[in-house]
Amino acid sequence: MKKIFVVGGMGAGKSCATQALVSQGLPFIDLDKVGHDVLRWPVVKEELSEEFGADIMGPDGEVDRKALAAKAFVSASETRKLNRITMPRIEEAYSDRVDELEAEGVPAVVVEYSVFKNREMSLAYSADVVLAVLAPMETRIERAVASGFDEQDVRRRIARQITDADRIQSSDVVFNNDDTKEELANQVISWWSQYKADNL
Ligand SMILES: CC(C)(COP(=O)(O)OP(=O)(O)OC[C@H]1O[C@@H](n2cnc3c(N)ncnc32)[C@H](O)[C@@H]1O)[C@@H](O)C(=O)NCCC(=O)NCCS
Ligand SMILES: Nc1ncnc2c1ncn2[C@@H]1O[C@H](COP(=O)(O)OP(=O)(O)OP(=O)(O)O)[C@@H](O)[C@H]1O
Repeated sequence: MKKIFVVGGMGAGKSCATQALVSQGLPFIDLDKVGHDVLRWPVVKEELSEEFGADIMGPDGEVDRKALAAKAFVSASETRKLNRITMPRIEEAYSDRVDELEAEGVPAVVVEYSVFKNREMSLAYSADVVLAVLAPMETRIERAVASGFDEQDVRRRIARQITDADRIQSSDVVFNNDDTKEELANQVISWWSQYKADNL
């Protein structure tokens, strides 16, 4: 099963690129969503509240994501603490899902991976192809803010992520999302038609 990774910084347009591939019938794994699922694991809740304080928990007994983000992105060392707790669990849940899809016999899966660092580390080692979605920094910030995030929070998260120069170096294909969403979708679908013809 081919694993097609979609990477890009916050607000770049990964979800839009992924949806274009889903529209072509591909199954997908959204690792941000997997990240939300693992926050419900009791061991993760316990470790996070030990590390960041009991006030990251909401009245419903679940992690308050806004409260955790306010603490976890203030510095690189705090983000490392977050990642040390969440990433191994995200990787475990990802592997289980990949095994299920393999068993179903699907030929390819799209994996949206926002905290991609390089191809060697973590679950990205399994990528058959890495697609990078890029957009100018201020455009990304505007889009993320328009979608509901606080500007300071967005800037902090972006500061904890790799740069577009690193993404270009670690990817096989680059899509520039500096025009309309439709134009991005067209670029992605046209790439997929060629990839499918050559590889599947
Ligand atoms: C801190 C949390 C609770 C904030 O939740 P929230 O709903 O506000 O954001 P969401 O998860 O939808 O992420 C939105 C974007 O934030 C950025 N982001 C999220 N986690 C990280 C991180 N660890 N490092 C850098 N950027 C991150 C990404 O661009 C992501 O697309 C949550 O992001 C989290 O648990 N992060 C750690 C797990 C993780 O690394 N998830 C991403 C898996 S690839
Ligand atoms: N070309 C575009 N023109 C206008 N708005 C866009 C464009 N591409 C994406 N957007 C909007 O910008 C926001 C961010 O896009 P998207 O969710 O695809 O980014 P992402 O890379 O998945 O971000 P995140 O890291 O937060 O998950 C969304 O609200 C989306 O609808």
